[in-house]
Amino acid sequence: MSDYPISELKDKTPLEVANKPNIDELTSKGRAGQLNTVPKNFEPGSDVANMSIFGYNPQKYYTGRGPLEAGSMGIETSGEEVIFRCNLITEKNGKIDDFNAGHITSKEAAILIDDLNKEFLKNPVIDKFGDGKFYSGISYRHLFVKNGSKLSDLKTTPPHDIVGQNIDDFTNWNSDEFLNIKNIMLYSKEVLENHPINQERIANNKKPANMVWLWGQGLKPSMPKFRDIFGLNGSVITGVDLLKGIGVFAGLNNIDVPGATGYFDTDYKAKGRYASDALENNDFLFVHVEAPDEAGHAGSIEEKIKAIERIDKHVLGQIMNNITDYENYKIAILPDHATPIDIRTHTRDPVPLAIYSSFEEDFSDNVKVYTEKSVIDGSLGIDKAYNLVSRMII
Ligand SMILES: O=C(O)[C@@H](CO)OP(=O)(O)O
Repeated sequence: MSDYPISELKDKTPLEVANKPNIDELTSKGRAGQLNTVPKNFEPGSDVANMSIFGYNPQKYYTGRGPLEAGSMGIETSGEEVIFRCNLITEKNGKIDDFNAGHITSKEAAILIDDLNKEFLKNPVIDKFGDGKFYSGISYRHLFVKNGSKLSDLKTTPPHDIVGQNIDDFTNWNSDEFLNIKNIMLYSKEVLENHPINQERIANNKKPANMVWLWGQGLKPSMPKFRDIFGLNGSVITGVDLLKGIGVFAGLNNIDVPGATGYFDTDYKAKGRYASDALENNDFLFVHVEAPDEAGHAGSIEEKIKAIERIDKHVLGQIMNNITDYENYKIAILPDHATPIDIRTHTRDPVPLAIYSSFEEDFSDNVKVYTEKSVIDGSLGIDKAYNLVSRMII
C-alpha cells in the first residue's frame, strides 16, 4: 500500500489520502519506523519480502518464487526438478501486452493449462528434453516443473516488470538447455492463440491468454519450522499461493477464507471475521491482502485507496473489535514492498511499519498517523526485516 506522491492527489500518496482511522489509532498508540524488506542483492518482490517478514533470512532460505508456490499447491518435486512460475500472459507483436491476460478466470486457465500439457505430451520435440509439466493454479498464476538443476541459474524476468517490452530482449539465452525454455514459451503461443477459450475472450472484449511466460524458478527450499525458531504456533490468511507456500514450508496452518481472491474483489469482511476467530487458537497470525499491490500494478489510484480503506475498516476494524478479550497482544502493520502507481511495479524503498503493544506501558512514540513520511520520525529501528517477528515476541 505504500507509494510515491501522485500529482492527481496533489502530490500526496494513497496512504496520506485514504481514510484509515484504525491503522492511525494503532500507530498513534504504538511505535513506528521504516523497514527494509528486500536485501540489496535481491530483486524487489513479494517472495523475498514476505519470507523476511515471516522471520526467514532470504539469503539463507530463498531459492525462487515458483518453489514457494509449489508448496502451497502440494506439488512434490525431486532435488533435480526446477519449478518455474508460469504466467498466462497476453502477447502482442512480439511484446508483453498484459502480464496477467486480463486477470483470466481460474476455470478458463485450468482448461488452457490442461491443453498445454496434452499438446506437449503429443509433441515431445517441443520440449527437447521431454519432461516438462504444467500445473494449474489461480487466475494467471501457474507453475511449470522440469528436470535439470542448472535451469535455476537461468536469468528470467518477472513479466509485470516488462509490460510493453520486446520478449526477445529478455529471452536472449545461449545454452541448448536454456533455449529449450524459450522454445516452450514460444510454442505455447501456437497452442493457445486460436484456442476456443481465447476466441471467446476476444469476442467478449477480453484479453486472450495467448502465451506462457516462465520465470521465478528454483529448487525446493528447505526451511526450519516457525515453531522451532520462535516457539509459537501460527496460521496464515491469504488469497495467493505464494504466501500459502511460505506458510507450508514454515509449518504454519493455512486458513482458507471463502471469497479470498487475491484481487480487488476479495471478501474483506470474511478475511476480518476469519482472522478474529483464528486468534482464539493461534499464538501468531499473518493476514495478507494482495489488492493494494494489484492496484499498483494496474496503475489505479482509486482501487489502491479503496483497498487501504477496506483493510482498515473490515480487516483491522474487526480484529480490533474482537481482540479486547485477550490480555496481551501485539499487532504489526506493514506492506511487504511498495508498488507505486506511477511505475506500476515493485520498488525496494523501505516500507512504513507500525507496531502496537497492548501491554507495554509508555510504548508510544511521537508518530500519530501512518504514512510513508510520518514514520520516518518513529522510534522503531529494526535493521533486518527477518528480525521483526523476534522483535514482536520479546
Ligand atoms: O504474482 C504475481 O505475479 C505478482 C504480480 O501480481 O504478485 P506480487 O506483486 O505480489 O509479487
